[in-house]
Amino acid sequence: MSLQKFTPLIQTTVADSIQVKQSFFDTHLDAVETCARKIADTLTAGGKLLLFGNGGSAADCQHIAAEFINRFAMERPPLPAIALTCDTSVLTSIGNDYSFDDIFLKQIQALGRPGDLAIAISTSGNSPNVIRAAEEARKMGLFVVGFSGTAGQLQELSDIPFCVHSPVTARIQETHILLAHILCDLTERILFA
Ligand SMILES: O=C(CO)[C@@H](O)[C@H](O)[C@H](O)[C@H](O)COP(=O)(O)O
Ligand SMILES: [Zn+2]
Repeated sequence: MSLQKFTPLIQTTVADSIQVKQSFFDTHLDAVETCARKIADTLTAGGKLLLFGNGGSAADCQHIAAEFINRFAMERPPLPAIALTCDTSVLTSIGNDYSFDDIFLKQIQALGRPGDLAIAISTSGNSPNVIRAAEEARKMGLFVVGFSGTAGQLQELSDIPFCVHSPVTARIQETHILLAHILCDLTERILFA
């Protein structure tokens, strides 16, 4: 095997990513299945999923919403999920006229209904726009699932907190998207298998 300059770094990064994921799922097995059942119950009762987060987590919101609306691995009816990260007119008007901290809050107020399920994603657990929207979602009677890192306020605001223990943002995000894929898979199996 050839050894180039960055070979050790690549190997260490891959090993670290695997270790963070393994340790997260070892300690959250029950919570993952409980969350999938809650998502399935929400959708069966006519509720919808609302997702929000910044940067890479914004991309995750769109990715996850697409899995629910289109399909993950099974031929089945579309499921309602909205990423609050997509509409540039909404995001820029709220950011411009009010505050960037309100870009998700106002969308939760406009689109959220009691019985819906919010998925709030923040690796720091402290991004003000995510925290404000999660607080509002709880007040309005939505069920809040928080994808976070080790620290931050998001975990206290979440009905189900998923805290990934790593000091590296990228490793946390990699675990979040694996978690999301597993939740999509389980939801399809619960509802349609
Ligand atoms: O994807 C990455 C880093 O991997 C970045 O875009 C990252 O998501 C951004 O810096 C976010 O603004 C971080 O926000 P948060 O996860 O702490 O709420
Ligand atoms: Zn990233």
